[in-house]
Amino acid sequence: MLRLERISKNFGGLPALQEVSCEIAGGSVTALIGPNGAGKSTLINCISGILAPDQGAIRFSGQDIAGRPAHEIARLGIGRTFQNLKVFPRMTVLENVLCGLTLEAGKSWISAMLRLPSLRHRERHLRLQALEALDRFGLADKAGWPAQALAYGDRKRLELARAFVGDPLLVLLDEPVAGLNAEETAQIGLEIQKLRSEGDTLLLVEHDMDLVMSVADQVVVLDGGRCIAQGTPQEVQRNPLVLEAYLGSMEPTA
Ligand SMILES: Nc1ncnc2c1ncn2[C@@H]1O[C@H](COP(=O)(O)OP(=O)(O)OP(=O)(O)O)[C@@H](O)[C@H]1O
Repeated sequence: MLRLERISKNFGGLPALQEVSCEIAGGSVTALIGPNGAGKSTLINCISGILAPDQGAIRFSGQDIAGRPAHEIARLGIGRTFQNLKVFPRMTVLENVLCGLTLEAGKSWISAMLRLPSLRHRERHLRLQALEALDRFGLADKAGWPAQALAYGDRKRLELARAFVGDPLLVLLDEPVAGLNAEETAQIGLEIQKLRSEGDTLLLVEHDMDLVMSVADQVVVLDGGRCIAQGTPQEVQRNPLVLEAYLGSMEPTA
C-alpha cells in the first residue's frame, strides 16, 4: 500500500533521515520506534506532506506522493493525528471532526453561495459520516460539546475520530497514547486492534513498548535518521542493534 524508497531529509545541513526504505502492507499495523530525535516525526511528516523529503520516493496507491502538499495527500486517503494535540478548543466536537472532511465539501463555491440542494444533501452526508466516526470512538454523545470541555483522553480520541473520518486508506498516528494513564492506554490498544481487524491500515509512532508489542504486525526501528531494523515485534526485540540503540534494558523474549 505504501512504499518508502531511500527517503532523506536534512535540516540546516544536519541529516534527520538518511535513505530510509520500508513497506507497509494494506490491513496491517506498523509501529515506527526509535530513541528521541531518531527521525520518526520527520518521517511521518514527509508521508503526510507537512515536509517534503530532499530525496527518495513515497509510493502510495501507485503514485509517487513525495513533496505533494498535505491537503492533496489527505485527499488521496492518508489521515493522521499529531504528537501535540491539534484540536480546535472553541469548536464543537462534531465541527472538529467535520474539519477532516471539508476539503471535499468546499469544492464548488457556486453551489455554496446559492445553497443548492445538492450541497445541502452533501452537508447532511458529511454530518452523518462525522457522527459515525465519533460513534466509533465513543464520543457520539458529546458531539455538541465544545472540544475544550473534553478530558485529555477524550481529546486524543477526538483526534482519532478526525483522522479516521471518511475512511482513509492509511492512517498515521503520532504517539496516540502519550499522556494517557495505563487504563486509557489499554483501551486505545484495544481500539487499534479492532481497527486492524476491520481492515484499516495504520502506521503508528509510539514510545510505549507494551502497546507496540501488542498491536504491531511489523516494527520499523530508526536510530540517528537511519533504519536499523525491521521485522515482527519478536524479531526486533531480539535484534542486538535495536537492544543497543533503543530498547536498552528490555529483555528479549525466549
Ligand atoms: N523543523 C526542524 N528544524 C530543525 N531540525 C529539526 C526539525 N524537526 C526535527 N529536527 C531535528 O531532526 C531530528 C529528528 O527529529 P524528529 O522529531 O523527527 O525525531 P523523533 O524520532 O520524532 O523524536 P521524538 O521521539 O523526540 O519525538 C532531530 O535531531 C531534530 O532535532
